[in-house]
Amino acid sequence: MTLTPLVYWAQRHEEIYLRVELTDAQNIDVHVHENVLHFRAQGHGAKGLNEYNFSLEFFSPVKPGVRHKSTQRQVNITVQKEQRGWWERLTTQVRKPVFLAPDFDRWLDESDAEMEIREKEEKRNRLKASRHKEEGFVSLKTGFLFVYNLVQFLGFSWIFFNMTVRLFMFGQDSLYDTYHTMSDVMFFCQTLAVVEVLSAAFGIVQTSVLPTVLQVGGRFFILFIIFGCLEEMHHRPVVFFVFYLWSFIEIFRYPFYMLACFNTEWKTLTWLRYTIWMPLYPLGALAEVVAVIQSIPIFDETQLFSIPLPKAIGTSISFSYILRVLPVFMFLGLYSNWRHLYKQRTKRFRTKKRKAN
Ligand SMILES: CCCCCCCCCCCCC[C@@H](O)CC(=O)SCCNC(=O)CCNC(=O)[C@H](O)C(C)(C)COP(=O)(O)OP(=O)(O)OC[C@H]1O[C@@H](n2cnc3c(N)ncnc32)[C@H](O)[C@@H]1OP(=O)(O)O
Repeated sequence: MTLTPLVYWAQRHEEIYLRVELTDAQNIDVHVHENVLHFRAQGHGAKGLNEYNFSLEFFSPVKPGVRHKSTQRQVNITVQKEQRGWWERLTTQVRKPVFLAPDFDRWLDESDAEMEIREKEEKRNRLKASRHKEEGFVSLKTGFLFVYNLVQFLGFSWIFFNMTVRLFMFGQDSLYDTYHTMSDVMFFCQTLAVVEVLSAAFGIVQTSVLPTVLQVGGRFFILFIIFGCLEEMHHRPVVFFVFYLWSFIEIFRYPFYMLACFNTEWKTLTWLRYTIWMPLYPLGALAEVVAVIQSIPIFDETQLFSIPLPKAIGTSISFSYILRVLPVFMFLGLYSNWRHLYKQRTKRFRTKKRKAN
């Protein structure tokens, strides 16, 4: 005797869905031949564990390929219509076979199905538009960061190579006119470095804000207040050491970022970016502290930025008091940024090692 499983059906404009009520179905054979679907499988149906089968002659032509997927409870079959359209019934027979019923879980009438298509299309369009927007933002951000890093690289390279050449050409004499020959470009590059603070603050680059603020703020103070405001500092060799140490790291750091913009790296450059700060950072901080200490008598003498006190007291608070305690904060800043850079280095090389394994 032929056993027929319960079959539920629903349609869309482009496909037919059949749900065959068979648990633990095995040896499933489903195919379409001359527009008739043939199904055969073993499983638990209304008559217990048995072999079940059925055939359905479709109302309109369908494509021969059939997809099916069985779960523990049922077998789901999807058949593609040959032509897009809405069928008035599933089979050629006017009288519906007894084992066939509408699948109300998936059932839609024609207008609902059209609405579903429209919604899907709208969703797809929205997704496409947001992806375009995102891509636009990413490429704008990448372009902006690339140009920023390139400009900084060119600026700091100009400073570094000029200072090196001048050192070879003029020897010790070159130490005394660094400010006059390099300060314009240094002011430009350091002012531009505000971009780094803003990028960190607005999440354009994934880095913490505090180390960047300490780094940029510290250099601003030295460049604009100590060197920029005191002519007496301009001819001091300390300017040479500060500028040389600042630019040394940047000729590796910025090209490293330029490559990072395109998710590329050059191993040697990565190693240099995350290693040479180790001697340069304390040396740079030391040179900055020397500059601060050297400026103290000048501020005392000129009373620049001093805060006048009421006439009755008759004196003023010299700016040099701030400078006397500043080295303590500079060493604290150095310690904090050292830890940050050390963490960045460990993270970078640890991930690299993991990737290599
Ligand atoms: C008025 C205030 C007074 C304050 C007084 C306190 C003063 C404190 C002073 C402290 C002493 C300072 C001494 C110092 O000035 C002396 C010197 O500089 S000597 C020279 C040696 N110096 C250095 O080596 C420091 C160089 N600077 C830096 O490394 C950074 O400025 C720093 C913020 C310290 C660290 O950088 P960051 O946190 O960004 O680390 P990463 O490089 O690892 O970057 C993290 C990820 O972000 C991506 N990124 C970052 N920037 C960019 C960019 N411009 N373009 C593209 N991508 C960028 C980077 O690729 C990393 O991404 P991923 O991890 O995915 O690879």
